[in-house]
Amino acid sequence: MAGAKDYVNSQVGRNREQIEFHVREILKLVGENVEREGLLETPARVTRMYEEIFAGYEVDPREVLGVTFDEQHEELVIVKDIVYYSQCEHHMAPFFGKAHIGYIPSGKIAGLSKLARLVEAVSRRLQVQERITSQIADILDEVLQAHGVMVVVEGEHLCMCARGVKKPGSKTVTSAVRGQFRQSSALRAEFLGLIKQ
Ligand SMILES: Nc1nc2c(ncn2[C@@H]2O[C@H](COP(=O)(O)OP(=O)(O)OP(=O)(O)O)[C@@H](O)[C@H]2O)c(=O)[nH]1
Ligand SMILES: [Zn+2]
Repeated sequence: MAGAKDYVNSQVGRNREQIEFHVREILKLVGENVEREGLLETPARVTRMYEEIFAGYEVDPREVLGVTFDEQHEELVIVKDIVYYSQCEHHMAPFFGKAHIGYIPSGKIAGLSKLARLVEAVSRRLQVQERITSQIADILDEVLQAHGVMVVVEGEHLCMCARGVKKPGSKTVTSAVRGQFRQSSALRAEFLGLIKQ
């Protein structure tokens, strides 16, 4: 059984007692018996889960790209199929999928893992898919001063599958382009071709 020691020094960890209290209250309000065995640990489990799925609040996404390298590779760099999990800010329901990032460096390259860390930092919080997409593009553009950035994010939203309009399998695709990608349809086509391979 997990205890307070499992928490890191996060907003959720610091507020764990209050979060557990409110989860327990919600369970009561939806008609559950919070004393039954299966639910005894649920408020603590939910709180620990929140610490993971809201871990992005602990990170400044710009700082994730703090380490860069000087390199004269002024050609397309792509990291694709970066899996992300996020929470829709309208329903607090999960949405998840893959992010594909491409950029053309202008003398500064990012460590490849830092691109995945950037995706984690912006997705592990309450979000909409459009904002995840544009935040990744804007932060890369700003920190790397790249010649161009293109980001495509694919997502499946449980708020559209499990409830509401109930359309499981529907996919949302969002894109953001900055710099040279705005001007060049050939560059956009190259990026799209490479992420489909
Ligand atoms: N644009 C956008 N919309 C989202 C995202 N995640 C969820 N939504 C939508 O947010 C909208 C919220 O609409 P509301 O009418 O306020 O809420 P609702 O009555 O629960 O809507 P329904 O889902 O249609 O039942 C819904 O259309 C969701 O599909 C997202 O990442 N981007
Ligand atoms: Zn939703």
